Amino acid sequence: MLVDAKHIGYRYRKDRWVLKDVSMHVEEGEIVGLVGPSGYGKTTLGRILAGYLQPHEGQLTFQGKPYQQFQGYHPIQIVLQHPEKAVNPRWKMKEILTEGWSPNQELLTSLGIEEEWLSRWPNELSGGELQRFCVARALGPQTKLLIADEMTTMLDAVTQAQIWHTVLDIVKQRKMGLIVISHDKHLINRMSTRVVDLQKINQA
Ligand SMILES: Nc1ncnc2c1ncn2[C@@H]1O[C@H](COP(=O)(O)OP(=O)(O)OP(=O)(O)O)[C@@H](O)[C@H]1O
Repeated sequence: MLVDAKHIGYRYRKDRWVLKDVSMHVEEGEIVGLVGPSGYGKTTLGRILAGYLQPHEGQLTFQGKPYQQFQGYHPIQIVLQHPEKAVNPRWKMKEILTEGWSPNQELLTSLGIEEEWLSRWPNELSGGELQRFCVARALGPQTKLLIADEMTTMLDAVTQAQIWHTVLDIVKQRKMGLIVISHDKHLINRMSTRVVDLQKINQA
């Protein structure tokens, strides 16, 4: 078992639970679609599973061990909808790309990242170009679980297809886990080996 979350509860405000008694797991090689209406806590759960938010209730294990402060490269990576919020605007793209590991040329080519973009600042790239960097950055060899939270929602169809093609190839090759958070039913049905509907399992 890659990740096992049991009886998770989370609230941003004292008087209102956003997640209550939510349990879900991801096995190696599984592609789990995480769906539910807006506001049901998909992004919040994604951030908890990634280890970026601490739940108020429940337990989380990664490969059978309780979540602890992960040292060094984080084995669970999350890619969000808005890449411009996920990069340091004061760093050039080469620095951003190599923050956690050094992606090889094969990966850059597969994601359509052009050499010339590496010397630019983030605000000199389009959303689609920037998102390719965020995806490359998240696919280090030590990544065991990737959480794609509306990862390609803002992008054109060609860019979406190119990014998903690369991601799915790597996920399958390495038998990684993948969580796809999306409102796009077509995408979810096409990719997922299993679907978790937060509307059904969230008791908040
Ligand atoms: N930082 C925050 N502070 C306070 N409330 C928040 C915060 N982030 C999210 N919420 C609230 O928590 C609830 C769940 O939000 P979340 O973004 O996890 O849902 P979601 O299912 O991902 O929604 P969407 O499909 O619209 O992205 C919402 O009611 C939202 O307003």
